[in-house]
Amino acid sequence: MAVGSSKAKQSQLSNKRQGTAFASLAGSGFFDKLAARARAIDSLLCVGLDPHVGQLTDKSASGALAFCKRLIDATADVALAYKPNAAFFEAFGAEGMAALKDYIPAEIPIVLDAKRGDIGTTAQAYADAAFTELGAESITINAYMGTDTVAPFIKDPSRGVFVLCKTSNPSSKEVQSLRLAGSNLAVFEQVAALAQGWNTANNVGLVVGATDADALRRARAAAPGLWILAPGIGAQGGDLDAACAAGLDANGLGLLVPISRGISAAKDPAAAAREFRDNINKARTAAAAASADQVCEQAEGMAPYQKDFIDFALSQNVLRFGSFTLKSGRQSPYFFNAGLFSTGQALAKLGRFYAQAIVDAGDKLDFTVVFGPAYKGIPLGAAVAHTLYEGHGSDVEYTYNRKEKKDHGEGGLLVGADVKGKRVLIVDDVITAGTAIREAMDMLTAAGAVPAGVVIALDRMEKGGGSELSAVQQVEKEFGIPVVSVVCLTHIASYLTAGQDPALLQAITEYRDKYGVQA
Ligand SMILES: O=c1ccn([C@@H]2O[C@H](COP(=O)(O)O)[C@@H](O)[C@H]2O)c(=O)[nH]1
Repeated sequence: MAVGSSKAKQSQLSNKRQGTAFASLAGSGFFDKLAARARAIDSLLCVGLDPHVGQLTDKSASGALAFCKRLIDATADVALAYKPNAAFFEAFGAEGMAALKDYIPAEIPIVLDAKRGDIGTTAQAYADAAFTELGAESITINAYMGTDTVAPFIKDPSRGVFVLCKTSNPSSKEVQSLRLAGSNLAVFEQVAALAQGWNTANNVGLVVGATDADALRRARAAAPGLWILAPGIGAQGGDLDAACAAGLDANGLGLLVPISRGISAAKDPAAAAREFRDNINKARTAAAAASADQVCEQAEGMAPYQKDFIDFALSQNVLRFGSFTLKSGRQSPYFFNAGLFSTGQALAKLGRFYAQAIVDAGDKLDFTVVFGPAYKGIPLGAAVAHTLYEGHGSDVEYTYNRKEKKDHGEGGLLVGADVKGKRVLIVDDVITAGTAIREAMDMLTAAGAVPAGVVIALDRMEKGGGSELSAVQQVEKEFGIPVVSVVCLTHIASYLTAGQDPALLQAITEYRDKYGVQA
């Protein structure tokens, strides 16, 4: 049974919303609309539209529609989005949703909670039904059948897709939290990482229950750039403060908090929605303050050798402050050129800084061979191996590569220790696009080595290559190995704070705000 009007009228109505909301999205997609409204009304509250039969006085399709309309009237000023759950509408006949959708003001994004998923051809029919027939702007899907079943939903960059990752129900851990073989990662983290990869058109988000803050934190780490729909606050008892601290993105956004019964069953739904909106905002403020404190602690806790390294890099002109145009076109307030270390003393010191960073990393770096990729890595690798022996009594092997293959004498690209079957640490200066590290990985794996990690001088901690991840994070994710740096941008900012240069610190802060990644 249809809620509201005839099919012909409904399709006119759904076009009406498309003609308003979607036209205003020209050149941008669902998540742009979501972020813009979140900023405009300062709210991350998503009001769930779940007409439970038990809550309806008129237990019919029109009763369900009237119930939702009352909720919309009461909450439209504080609702970042509405989330009708398909189940409650399908219970009265599939067409009910279109009438509801038309009632929601066009500027308010809608998440159709349908959790669809099937083999590709059927998934395409589901996508057509939701996006074309119903005109939904975004949908929740079940991606546990794999990439080919997700593809039909993410074809249209203007529609948002929330991928079920770690659901809020108690039994979700039975499958979703299982560890992958030979890895510390859980199944849901693999889904989060896949979803981050599917997000090439900024149209993919995740569903992670607010009932499991640890899972939220881990999903956020695996997918730093995705919006997360986090159900479970209110009737399911999720902890709002913990969920915000764990799930917000680096900009204090990225978390959409849906609440259904907590609002609809309240005596005064308008007041309840306002209170939830305010409590979410308080939790956002607290989370931002806590993360600022954490950064300060990290910075204040900078080891003496890290401060010495920055002093030393400045003294050698390797680290400079000013205005520099990077290869990426970014205007950076600082520049680091390790090629300017050029004396025996500098090399000896560098060896000590790198070796200290390696020792500090402890069990994280487990290797028996140091590899210095040509060219800048060659002296660095040799200096590190030398210092590990002289300064720390650890006699590791070392090797490096030549860029051209020799056709006489010792063949092959690698020179030095045989790396076959051994755990190898790559030593380099900085990772910009990650190309040198990828080449090194190819060479090492072709030679039968096991890459064990990378150590570099500076981690710039900025987004790269069209990704929300830094080059360092991309290498860590792509190869599943740790990258350790002597210092990172946080240390440089901390060094500047201590040095009291407010203008420079401000420039670095602005640069980080614009291009920085989450630590
Ligand atoms: O993991 C999930 C995924 C979806 N949901 C849906 O969200 C709402 C929650 O309702 P409340 O009344 O706020 O508890 C409901 O539509 C669920 O189907 C979820 O709870 N958990």
